[in-house]
Amino acid sequence: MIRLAANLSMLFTEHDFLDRFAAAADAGFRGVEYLFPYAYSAEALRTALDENGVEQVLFNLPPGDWEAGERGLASLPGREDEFRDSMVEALHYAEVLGCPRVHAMAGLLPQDADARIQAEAREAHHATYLSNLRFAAEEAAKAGRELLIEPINTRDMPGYFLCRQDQAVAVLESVGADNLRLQFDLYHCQIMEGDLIRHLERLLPHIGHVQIAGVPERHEPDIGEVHYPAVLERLEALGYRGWVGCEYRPAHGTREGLGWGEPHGLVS
Ligand SMILES: O=C(O)C(=O)[C@H](O)CO
Ligand SMILES: [Mg+2]
Repeated sequence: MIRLAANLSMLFTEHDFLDRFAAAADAGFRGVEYLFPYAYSAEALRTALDENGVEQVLFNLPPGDWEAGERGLASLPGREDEFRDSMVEALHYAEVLGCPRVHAMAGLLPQDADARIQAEAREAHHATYLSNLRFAAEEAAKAGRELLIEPINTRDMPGYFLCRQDQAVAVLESVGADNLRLQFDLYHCQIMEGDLIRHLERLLPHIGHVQIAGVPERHEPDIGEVHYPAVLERLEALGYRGWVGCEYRPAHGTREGLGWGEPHGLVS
């Protein structure tokens, strides 16, 4: 059985954030994820989870200055202390929320026309990324949590440091921590590389979480070029027992667009 989690940063935005937990539960979701919990106390979010009988399945570490365009700290040279502090804060929330996994966003490469400068920057980002992930994975392991990394497509996030699946696997293997896993977002993989079912088959041992959305508009999974029934059927046949995060922007109303999820227990 595919377990679907509602991404409350994108779904049910017709409601105030804390009311989205009830809306998700009422629509048949048993798990929720969202980008960042930090605007709320961990206790307030725990209450929202408990009152609505849903599990917290994922959230992100603090990403730096999101409003200023930052998209994560993990690979940024010179920001190591801030990254370490962000991991401590994320693990506090994970403890209170009972969340088994957190995602460390990699951050953006400097956009410089000079190829040599770009190459030097990528090298420095890579070294920082490995060092930060080694630290963060160790801290997560002490807390009994998983740490995830996610390749993100460079159309939505130009300059994002981690953007391909083979790059992510090389990082996972370099760090070598059992609890450092792949956040496999099929939307990003389709845009950057395609070949989704073969990627699923090859990457399965590394996958700690899956996310889905229609391509190219990032609407419901049944809108666009990906035939998700076949992909989800293969995912289940491969024995994946984790969560599948519904990380998409509804084309119209959230509830009206849930028909695609009815075979998996959702109610439109
Ligand atoms: O962008 C995505 O797909 C994600 O899952 C990140 O966590 C947030 O940008
Ligand atoms: Mg994602």
